[in-house]
Amino acid sequence: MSERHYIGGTWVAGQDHQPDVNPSDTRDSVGLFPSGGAAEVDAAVAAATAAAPLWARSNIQQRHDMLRRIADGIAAAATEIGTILAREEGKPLAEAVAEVQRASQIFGFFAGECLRQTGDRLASIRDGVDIEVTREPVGVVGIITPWNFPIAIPAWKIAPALAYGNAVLFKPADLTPATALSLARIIDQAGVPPGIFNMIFGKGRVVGNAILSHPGVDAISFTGSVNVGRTIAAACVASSPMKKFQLEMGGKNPFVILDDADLDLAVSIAVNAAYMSTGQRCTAPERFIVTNAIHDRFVAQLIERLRHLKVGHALGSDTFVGPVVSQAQLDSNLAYVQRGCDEGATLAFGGHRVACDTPGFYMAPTLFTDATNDMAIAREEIFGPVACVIRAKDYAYALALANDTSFGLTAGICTASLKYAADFKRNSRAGMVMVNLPTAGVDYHVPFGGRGSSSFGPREQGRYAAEFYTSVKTAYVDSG
Ligand SMILES: NC(=O)C1=CN([C@@H]2O[C@H](COP(=O)(O)OP(=O)(O)OC[C@H]3O[C@@H](n4cnc5c(N)ncnc54)[C@H](OP(=O)(O)O)[C@@H]3O)[C@@H](O)[C@H]2O)C=CC1
Ligand SMILES: O=C(O)CCC(=O)C(=O)O
Repeated sequence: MSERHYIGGTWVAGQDHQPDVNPSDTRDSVGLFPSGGAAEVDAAVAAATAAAPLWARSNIQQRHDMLRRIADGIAAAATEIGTILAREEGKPLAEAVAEVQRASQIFGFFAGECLRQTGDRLASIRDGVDIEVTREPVGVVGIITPWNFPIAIPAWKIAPALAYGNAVLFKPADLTPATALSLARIIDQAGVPPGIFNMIFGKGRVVGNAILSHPGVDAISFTGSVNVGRTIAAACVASSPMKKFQLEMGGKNPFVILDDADLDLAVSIAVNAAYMSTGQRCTAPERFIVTNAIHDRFVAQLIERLRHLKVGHALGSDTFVGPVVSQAQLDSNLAYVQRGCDEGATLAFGGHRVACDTPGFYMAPTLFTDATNDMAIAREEIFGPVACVIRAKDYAYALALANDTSFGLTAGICTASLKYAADFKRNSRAGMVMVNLPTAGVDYHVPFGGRGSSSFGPREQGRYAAEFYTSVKTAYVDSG
C-alpha cells in the first residue's frame, strides 16, 4: 500500500511513489512513499496559515494536554516505531527504541513549556508609559530534517514549534519517511487541529525548495549538511518577506585523550561515541587527539575493541555497528578511506565493506593513525564509522588542534586533571564540551548547538528553543 501526505488534517494521496529501502537488507522495502511538490506545499501553507491564529491563542492547558498525549502515544509505541526506524535507517534496534523514547521525553518536556509562560512588565524612561515585553509565535514554520535521527530531531523541532503556538510544515528526510509517518499518525490521533501540523514527503530539492520559496512560510528550522544549510540561509535572506532561520549542520568533533586519562574509560568513550549509530551522528568524534605517552596504548586497546564489534543487521540482537544508511553514503565513506590512504595516514583498522547474511551497506569500523590535522579525513565531516588518531606532544598543542576546525559542535576530553579539564571547558571553541564523557549523546532539556559551520541561529532544545520559535514584542502603553 502506498502512503500519503498529511495536509490540513487529512491524509492526501500523492504521486511518483518510491520504495523505502532497508539498508540492512536491500530486498526489504519498508513502504512506498509519494514524492510531493509545490502543489502540496501550497495546500499545506494555506491550511497552516488559516489555522495558525487560533492555535496561537489556544488555551495553554489544552495545548499542554495535546503535547502530553503525543508524548504518551510515542512512548506506548516505542518498540513498534523503533523497529521501523531500525529497518529504514539501519540503527541497531536497542538504539532505535531509545531514540523513540527520547522523542517521547522531548514532547513531554515541551508539554511543560506550554505552561511555563514568561514575560516582563517594565518601567519606561518616560513618565506615564508602561512597557510590556512578550513572546508571540513566529507563525508558519518549515521543518526540514535529516535521516540520522529520524524521530528525535523532528521531535525537538516540532514539539517546541507547537508548544509556542506555531503551525508546522514538516519535510522529513527522503531516506526515512516511515518513522516520520509513525510520528505524524500519533500527532493526528492526539487531536492537533487541522492545518496546525502538516507533513509532505519527497525530495529536498523539490519539496524543500518549494517550502523555502513560499512567502507564506515565516521561518525554517533545518538540520543536515553544511552545503544545504548555506542554500537555506541564502534562500531565507533572499525571500520577501525574509524568513527567520536556524541551521544545525555538521561537526568534526575532537576527542582529546591526555597521558593521565583512565585508558579503559578513554577507549570505551571512543568506541561508544565514534562507532555507535555507525558513526552517523553530527556529535560523533571523528578526530582522536592523543598525547604521546598514552598514544600507543590507546591505539592498541581501541583496535582490540574494534576487532570485536559486531557489524550486522540492525535487528540482529548482537549488532553494534549497523549498516551505513545508503549506497551513496557508503561510497562517500569508502572514498574518504582512499583519500586518507592517499594523504599518507595509516589505515590501522577496517576501511572496507563487510559481507553479512543479508545484502546491505555494511562497512567495518575504521581507524586511521598517523593522521595530521590538515588532511581531508581530519577536516571534512565523513559521517560514517571512520575516525582518525592525531598525535599531540602536550595538552596545549592538543587544545590548539581541537580548535583548528571550521566546525565547532562538540569537543571532549579524557583526563584525570582538574586543571586541564577546567582549561578545556573554558577554551574549547565548541558549543558543547564533554569531560570524561562521549561527545555524542546529549540531554534534551539543555541547549544544543555549536559554533562556526556547525550551527547558525538560536540554539535548539530546552527552554532556549523559545528563542527561535517565538518573536519578541515590546509594547509601549500610555498609562495616563
Ligand atoms: N548535523 C547533522 O545532524 C547532520 C549532518 N548531516 C550531514 O549531511 C550529509 C548528507 O546527509 P543528508 O541527509 O543527505 O543531508 P542533507 O543536508 O542533504 O539533507 C538534510 C535535509 O535537507 C533536505 N534537503 C536537501 N536538499 C535541499 C534543498 N536544496 N532545499 C531544501 N531542503 C533540502 C533533505 O531532503 P532529502 O532527504 O530529500 O535529500 C533532508 O530532508 C552527511 O554526510 C552529513 O555530513 C546529515 C544528517 C545530520
Ligand atoms: O548525539 C546526540 O545526542 C545528537 C546527535 C545529533 O543530533 C545528530 O547527529 O544529528
